[in-house]
Amino acid sequence: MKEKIVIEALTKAFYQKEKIHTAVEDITVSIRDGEFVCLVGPSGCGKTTLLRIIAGLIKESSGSYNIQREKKESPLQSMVFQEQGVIPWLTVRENVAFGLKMRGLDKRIVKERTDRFLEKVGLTAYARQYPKELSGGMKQRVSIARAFANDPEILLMDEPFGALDEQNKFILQEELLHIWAETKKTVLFITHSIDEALLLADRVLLMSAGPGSIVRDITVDIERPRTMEKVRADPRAAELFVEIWNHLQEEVQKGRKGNSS
Ligand SMILES: Nc1ncnc2c1ncn2[C@@H]1O[C@H](COP(=O)(O)OP(=O)(O)OP(=O)(O)O)[C@@H](O)[C@H]1O
Repeated sequence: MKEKIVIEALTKAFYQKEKIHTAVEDITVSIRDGEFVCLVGPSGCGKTTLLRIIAGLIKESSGSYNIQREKKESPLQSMVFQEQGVIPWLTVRENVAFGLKMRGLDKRIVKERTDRFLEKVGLTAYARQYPKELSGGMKQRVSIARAFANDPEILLMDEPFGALDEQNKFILQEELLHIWAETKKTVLFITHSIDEALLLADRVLLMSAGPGSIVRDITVDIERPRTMEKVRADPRAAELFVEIWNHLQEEVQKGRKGNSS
């Protein structure tokens, strides 16, 4: 499968008063077209920084990244955040259609795509409601529908289910897996949850304590389609859990020592 995102020697340093703080350091990795990749690492190791660089929201200090473009008319990337991803004064339908309208697409196409993704996330009946009338899980569904409806080259997700209760999280994770399997999008997804990474990912990139670099590239060789019950019962998942957990613990300890010195 061809490469979709190629990151080479990417480094980001923030300048704070007279101090320089390196958030991510020398990251080199390639992500293939259609792959679902989870970034896992200790708090503050630079996951969001890396995602924001690839989203074009902040500029790298050195190194480079490239997103392979296939369709001239599609946006390069869409991002889904943990919260505040919806526009409060627009209805559910208008939120999902927002990016498509901004691109000046034909009304018929906007309607067809908006309807399709509203249906996929189970929000057709709520299309005329405003975000304040929705639960947290429903708002995240709106963000996910909008991101996929935009038909971007890649999807960037920063702990999109981090603020949800367990029940809602499981439902949305499985919905996301269905949409991903249908659309074959390339996804880069940040999570703190090893269970979430094992349910969703083809690969887990494990980051070191800050400055963050990629210390392990782990293939999640668990059969698809996956459900939480199947993954939980899979002995391979248990092995991978322990492997990731041990590395994460090591990195957290290193980070603590680094912070106290
Ligand atoms: N705009 C900024 N200016 C200065 N420092 C920043 C800025 N953004 C992030 N940092 C610093 O860079 C480091 C990495 O932050 P980042 O948010 O990328 O980590 P993270 O791995 O996503 O953290 P978490 O898992 O807790 O969300 C942190 O030490 C943070 O304080």
